[in-house]
Amino acid sequence: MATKAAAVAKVPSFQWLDKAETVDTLMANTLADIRKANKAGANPPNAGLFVVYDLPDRDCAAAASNGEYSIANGGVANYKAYIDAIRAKIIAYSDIRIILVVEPDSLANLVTNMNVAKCSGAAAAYKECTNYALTKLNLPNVAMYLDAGHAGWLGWPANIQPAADLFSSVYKAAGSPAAVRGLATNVANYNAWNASSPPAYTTPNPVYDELHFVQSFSPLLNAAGFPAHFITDTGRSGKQPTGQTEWGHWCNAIGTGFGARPSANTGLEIEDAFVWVKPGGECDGTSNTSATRYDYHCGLADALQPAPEAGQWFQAYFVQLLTNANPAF
Ligand SMILES: O=[N+]([O-])c1ccc(O[C@@H]2O[C@H](CO)[C@@H](O[C@@H]3O[C@H](CO)[C@@H](O[C@@H]4O[C@H](CO)[C@@H](O)[C@H](O)[C@H]4O)[C@H](O)[C@H]3O)[C@H](O)[C@H]2O)cc1
Ligand SMILES: [Mg+2]
Repeated sequence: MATKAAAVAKVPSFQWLDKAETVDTLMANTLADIRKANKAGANPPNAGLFVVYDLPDRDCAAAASNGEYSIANGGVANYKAYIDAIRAKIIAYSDIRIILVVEPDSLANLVTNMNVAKCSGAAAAYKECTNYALTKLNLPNVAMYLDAGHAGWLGWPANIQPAADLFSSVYKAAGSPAAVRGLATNVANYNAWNASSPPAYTTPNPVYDELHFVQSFSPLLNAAGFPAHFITDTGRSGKQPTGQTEWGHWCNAIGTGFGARPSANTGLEIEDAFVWVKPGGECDGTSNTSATRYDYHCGLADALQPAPEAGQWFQAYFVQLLTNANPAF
């Protein structure tokens, strides 16, 4: 198991800039390491993989991943300073290709959760901050993918057109930035790329995996002026069906495994790559009911427990993913 675990460490996954302080630590250190490796002849050259994830009133429909900034307390200005810091790093490392996933869950929540007060209250700030990110990070060595939830979220017939409308309007409002390559799907979720048959919990959604999602989503986005390509998180999709009792149970789902390794060989022109965005083994949220950020989804029967705070290392979950890995390590 130890050698298998070590093998997992060699699989590239995204680093989450989930606090402003990570720009001068995690991001700076990684970019310095990449430059050193590339100067030493790494071929192909290494690239930087980061998640921009610090919106004020973050994770508005849940509790587990609430962030450091609040709209009521200068959060929009703080967020812009965070983006400025990321921009400066990217310019300082203009020799390195950088892939960014922008703000998991945020716009998806504006499609389906405007009935949640915290989400409707955050909508204007989310759009202002996202516009700032897309315009300021529109740099020649960057490819950005806006987070677009997953098949079980925006893929429902009732959601997919409103989603296409929102994402296209955000893209065009930012001036259709050249660095915005498209959308990231299934981030921190568990859906198959190409399920052999629809898992029971996906019924009656005809869009039951990420392949159906991107193929349904693409023409709607093109028609609305957003020629999006896609990347899909396969970091936790290796075991299908998962142990989820309901599709919407997103927290530390049992019965999951590491999935398809990152690759640009997807077999579909609009699908740029399979990627590991959520690092398997990093927790989705605490199961401690007395914690400030406790979310009931992390206490459900199909959520592995006990679980630490979101983003913390969750060893038992890592072992579950490794045991169920497909392809196996
Ligand atoms: O039978 N029907 O015909 C029918 C029609 C429509 C139905 O309604 C749909 O039901 C879906 C659930 O099946 C809902 O999808 C869930 O929405 C949640 C947010 O509200 C997401 O949670 C986020 O997940 C992120 C990680 O992915 C976390 O990082 C984040 O913290 C966390 O908040 C879940 O993934 C996602 O699965 C849809 O909104 C809803 O519109 C349902 C049935
Ligand atoms: Mg989350």
